[in-house]
Amino acid sequence: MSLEEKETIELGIIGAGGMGRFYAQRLSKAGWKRVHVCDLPDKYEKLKEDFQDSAINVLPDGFHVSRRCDWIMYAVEAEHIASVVAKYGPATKMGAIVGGQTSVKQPEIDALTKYLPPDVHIVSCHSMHGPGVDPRGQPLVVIRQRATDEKYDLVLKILSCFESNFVHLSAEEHDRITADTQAVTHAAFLSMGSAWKANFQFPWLIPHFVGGIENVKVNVAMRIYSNKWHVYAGLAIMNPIAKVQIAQYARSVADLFKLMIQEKEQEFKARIKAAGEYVFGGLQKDHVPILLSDDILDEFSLSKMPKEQQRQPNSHLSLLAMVDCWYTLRLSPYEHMVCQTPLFRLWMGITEYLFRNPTMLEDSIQAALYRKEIRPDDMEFVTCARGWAESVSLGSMEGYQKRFTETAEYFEDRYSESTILGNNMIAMISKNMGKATNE
Ligand SMILES: NC(=O)C1=CN([C@@H]2O[C@H](COP(=O)(O)OP(=O)(O)OC[C@H]3O[C@@H](n4cnc5c(N)ncnc54)[C@H](OP(=O)(O)O)[C@@H]3O)[C@@H](O)[C@H]2O)C=CC1
Ligand SMILES: O=C(O)C(=O)Cc1ccc(O)cc1
Repeated sequence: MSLEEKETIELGIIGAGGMGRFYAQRLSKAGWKRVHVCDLPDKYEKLKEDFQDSAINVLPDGFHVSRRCDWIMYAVEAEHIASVVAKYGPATKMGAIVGGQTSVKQPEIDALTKYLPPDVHIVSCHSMHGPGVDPRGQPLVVIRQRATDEKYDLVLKILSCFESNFVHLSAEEHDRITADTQAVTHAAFLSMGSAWKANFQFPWLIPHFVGGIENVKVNVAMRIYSNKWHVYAGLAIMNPIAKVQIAQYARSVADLFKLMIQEKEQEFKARIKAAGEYVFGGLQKDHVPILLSDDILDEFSLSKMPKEQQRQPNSHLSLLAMVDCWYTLRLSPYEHMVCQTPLFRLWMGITEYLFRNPTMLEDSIQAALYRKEIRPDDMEFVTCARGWAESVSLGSMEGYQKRFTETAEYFEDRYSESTILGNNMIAMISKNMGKATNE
């Protein structure tokens, strides 16, 4: 990267929320001298105040960014991408490169190709993590829709300061993979949260939700509910493939539950064994587990209960159903690790841990079939998984927001604490990333 390029090329970000600010700050810190941001015009004054001590230049709106910048990234809600690009896109500087950061790519690429002038290059991207995560070593998807080699190289140079791993995909490939890595994973955790709420529970007070991999369930669910609903709604509702997978997840949850309440042990075991064999059977002998150990998760607990009194077997219906869903759809989650988010990695980590630990898996099967005192929890989980699947399938952003916000409010007192634990957990699992094979 020549010094001259960093001094002269104008970089612009439309949408100064979590991701827009994260990008602007990183780019500016990496030495790009002309970084511009904007948000909605009525936030202009506030935004100027927020950036008064930085080298980042705040502009009044997307027209100002579009008219002057050589590289532009739209970092707005997926739901609004089409209308925002329709508005500012036609004003894009001749020969500029434009992309978006939304979590679902087909609608974004459709908007960019529809509304940008033909001389404008299109290269989109997607950092597979939230703004609070260290981007080094995390996947960064790059989509070359239409660009000369020279412009494409420039985008890679601009994005190189994140020190992420570039993953080159088409929009379609991206959406297919993220339906599995993100949308279904979120559906499982959203269902856990709403099931706890439906049962008036705080899971850190309940013995079978405490310790080891249970801490991952609780912290990740809290992390999702403390975040912005539109991020999850957008990537689930606007990605048509996500609907199929989320619906199958809910079906797997319900099917397993029906076998559980009839205590059909043989059938239940056979189904879990077949699914487990399909997903984990092909792992090499020297496969390094994603989590390394379940004990290291003990320190990430929101619970104050003493450890000895804590653990009680759980059915792990959410995990059994995930593997059943992958099997039914013949998906291979390990192949999708190239696009992993920290949450997907944690989710895969606990699923792998359960299925590769025969004693724990057997305990979970026995608990699922015969521990009647946890049936109310599993029953609510079934109902909530179905509810979330219906919400996504109906496609109403408003309906999704309502469901999400009701549960988010129930847990809100714990977010400051769970965010710290979640960050530490993600830092731990990211540190272990290089050690695991099969990726
Ligand atoms: N958060 C995450 O973990 C990740 C998010 N993403 C994706 O990145 C995108 C941004 O997410 P995130 O930053 O978290 O969301 P935010 O809600 O924090 O930021 C989006 C910003 O864009 C603004 N905006 C909306 N319309 C316009 C407009 N016409 N002109 C200028 N600004 C506008 C919004 O304003 P207002 O709030 O008033 O609507 C808001 O400030 C989303 O598509 C998301 O899916 C990708 C990776 C990770
Ligand atoms: O890790 C996850 O799945 C998250 O919840 C954070 C996140 C949200 C949206 C994205 O597009 C990428 C990452």
